[in-house]
Amino acid sequence: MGTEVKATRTVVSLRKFHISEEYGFILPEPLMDLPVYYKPWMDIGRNVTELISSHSLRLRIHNMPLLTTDLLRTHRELRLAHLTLSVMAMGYVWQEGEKETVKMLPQTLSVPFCDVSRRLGLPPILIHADTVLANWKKTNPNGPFTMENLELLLSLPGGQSLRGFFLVTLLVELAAVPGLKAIIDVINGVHYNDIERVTKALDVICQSIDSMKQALKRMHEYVDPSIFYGVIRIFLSGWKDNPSMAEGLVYEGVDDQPMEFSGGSAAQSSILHCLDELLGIQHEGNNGAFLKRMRDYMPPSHKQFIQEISICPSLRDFVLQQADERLTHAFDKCVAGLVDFRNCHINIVTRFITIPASRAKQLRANKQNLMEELDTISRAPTALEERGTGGSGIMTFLKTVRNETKDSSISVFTNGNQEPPMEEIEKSASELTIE
Ligand code: HEM
Repeated sequence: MGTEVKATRTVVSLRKFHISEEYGFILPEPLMDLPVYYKPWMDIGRNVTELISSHSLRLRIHNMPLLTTDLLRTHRELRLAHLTLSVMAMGYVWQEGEKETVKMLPQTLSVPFCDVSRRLGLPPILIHADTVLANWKKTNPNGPFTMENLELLLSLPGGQSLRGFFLVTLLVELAAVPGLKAIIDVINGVHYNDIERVTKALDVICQSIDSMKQALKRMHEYVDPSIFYGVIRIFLSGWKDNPSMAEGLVYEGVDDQPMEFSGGSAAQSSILHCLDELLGIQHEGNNGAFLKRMRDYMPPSHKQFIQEISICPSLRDFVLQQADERLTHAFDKCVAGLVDFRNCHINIVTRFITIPASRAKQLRANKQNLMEELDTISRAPTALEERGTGGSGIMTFLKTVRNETKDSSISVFTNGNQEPPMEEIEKSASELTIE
């Protein structure tokens, strides 16, 4: 069989899993509006931030008509409906902060929200696929996919920092697209025993992981840690493993029993799950269970794609069997790149959560809350000091996941960790004092 034939035949394709060649997991050109019948939703959804700050969102949702979801026909309509209903739900629950939460979501919201969620195969809570993947538009439709030319469709409190948080995450997803396409090449290359093809595809994946890391670092430029910690975070948090909503939430008119769902987290982004499965990186115990559970918060076809990668013949075994120097090097560079990405992410979490949490604790202890920035931090929910919005116990979880990534390396690759050692960062965070 000639190599040309080998190069064009594929055993797995992106299209089958509703993944775009241009945008990857990002929803291409999300709709900006729903049919006019849904104006009551859109009017509230577009003003959630203002309604929260005037403490009137709950009332508006109570007075909203109960609409049927029958007039929502297309996938993109359903995605915009899910995004709109989810920002309303987060605003409704957290409008008064962590102390005055609610036990029940009113049926004007819960019934259509559960309906739309069931049709999409998604949970009835705000997820990464809403706020990041389906929440963007280009200001100039013919312009580039850049921070300057992107806007959110719907927002939550947090102003420019919230915009930055969602859009930078969107850029990480975009940076992953070449890598995502190369995953297909790797799978096909392994299938046809084509070392050259697999090596080249791994090089592309490695570059793509590096671009994802560069995009991730832009979080520092666009997001203010005290706004993220003190204002934004609560609106992303859910009602599972969250002490301020220990009993979960009743969805009125759907079920009398409370339901529990994790909040929005980029742990629900499919790309890292794909890379882990491809590179044979295994996450054990509670961490593995948490990450697996996060797959239930992804669009079903994206979850199926991850599943498909996991049942393909093992790339790691292929690399070991071939014992080819360039191939092994390309594989290990991908693993090291992923360790780098995770280190960079841990640094971000330290700056955006660990350090502000430590400041907030000190503030409460010293009862100092005069300065505006510190005041913002001290309003942050105490229940989330040690936990991520997805509900995980943050640092132990992230470090274990990072270490498990390292374990997949074939020839212990030492150049991967170029970020400052974590212990140093954490020490400086814990030593912070309020001036
Ligand atoms: C200010 C920015 C960010 C913060 C504070 C942050 C925080 C966190 C936290 C606390 C977790 C633990 C899980 C949970 O309970 O939610 C987590 C997990 C995770 N985050 Fe982020 N995150 C940020 C940005 C991002 C971005 C842009 C990505 C890229 C897609 C990302 C990807 C992940 C992944 C994949 C996990 C699962 C753990 C892993 O696979 O390493 N995060 N994040």
